[in-house]
Amino acid sequence: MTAIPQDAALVRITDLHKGYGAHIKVLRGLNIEMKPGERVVVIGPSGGGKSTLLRVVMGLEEIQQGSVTFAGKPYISAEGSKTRIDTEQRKKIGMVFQHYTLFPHLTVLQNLTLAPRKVHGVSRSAAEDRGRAILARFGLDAKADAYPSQLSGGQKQRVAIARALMLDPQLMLFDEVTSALDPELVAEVEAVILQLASQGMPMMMVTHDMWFARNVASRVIFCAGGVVVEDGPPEQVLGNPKEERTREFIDRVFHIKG
Ligand SMILES: Nc1ncnc2c1ncn2[C@@H]1O[C@H](COP(=O)(O)OP(=O)(O)OP(=O)(O)O)[C@@H](O)[C@H]1O
Repeated sequence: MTAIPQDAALVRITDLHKGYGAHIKVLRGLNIEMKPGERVVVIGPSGGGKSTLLRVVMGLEEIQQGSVTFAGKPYISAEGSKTRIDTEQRKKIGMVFQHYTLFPHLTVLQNLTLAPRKVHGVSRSAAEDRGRAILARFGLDAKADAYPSQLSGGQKQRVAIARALMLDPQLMLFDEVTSALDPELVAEVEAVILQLASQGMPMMMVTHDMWFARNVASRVIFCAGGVVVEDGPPEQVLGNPKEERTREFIDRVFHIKG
């Protein structure tokens, strides 16, 4: 991993405007600066653009205005009607989605080693060694030769996280990765993310699980109306844990128009 000076921004989002088509405006001049080592949880009303924000940072979306730098270098910018994305920068970012995106016809180990081998030219044995090491860290060593259909939802999501780590990302993006899971499977996925957090992995995530947000975040950003409305440590933005499910909190999170 290339060292980034502690005072430099890992991600700097400036005046980001993003919509879909001519009429749907989602992000309307959003600014965020994320430092290395920060763990940012983005919360806000449904439809407010949280997933869109993560997808922009992953370089998956066109933007209409603004720019994103990564590790101090230009990464994404709107130039006229075009969006310029530095695909080398994008390779340093890993993303896990709500619905696991594993290839069903490949084993767990093959899912992990595909991109390192085909995109980065890593040898099969080096990729497999790394894959097995990451699987072991996540308690999945026995599943290396299983197919996705033979795994539980929680195991699939842990494999998806393991796969994203294969490329040694400098930032991980998690978009509601536990939302599609049965409640009893949520903890094992959250435990893996907490493990990464404890090892200093910078992350930006969207979650509706306020207990998890409080435990994983170093910073919580509340977005509504396409801009940042509140930004601070979890206890400041989420309030006192005993009071978080008060009417006021629920109104803020779910009833502000996005
Ligand atoms: N591909 C798309 N085409 C058109 N509209 C879209 C597209 N993706 C998202 N939208 C719209 O953009 C808005 C923001 O969606 P987004 O998924 O980013 O919100 P969110 O804050 O993550 O919501 P939730 O908390 O419900 O997941 C919504 O109105 C959504 O319908």
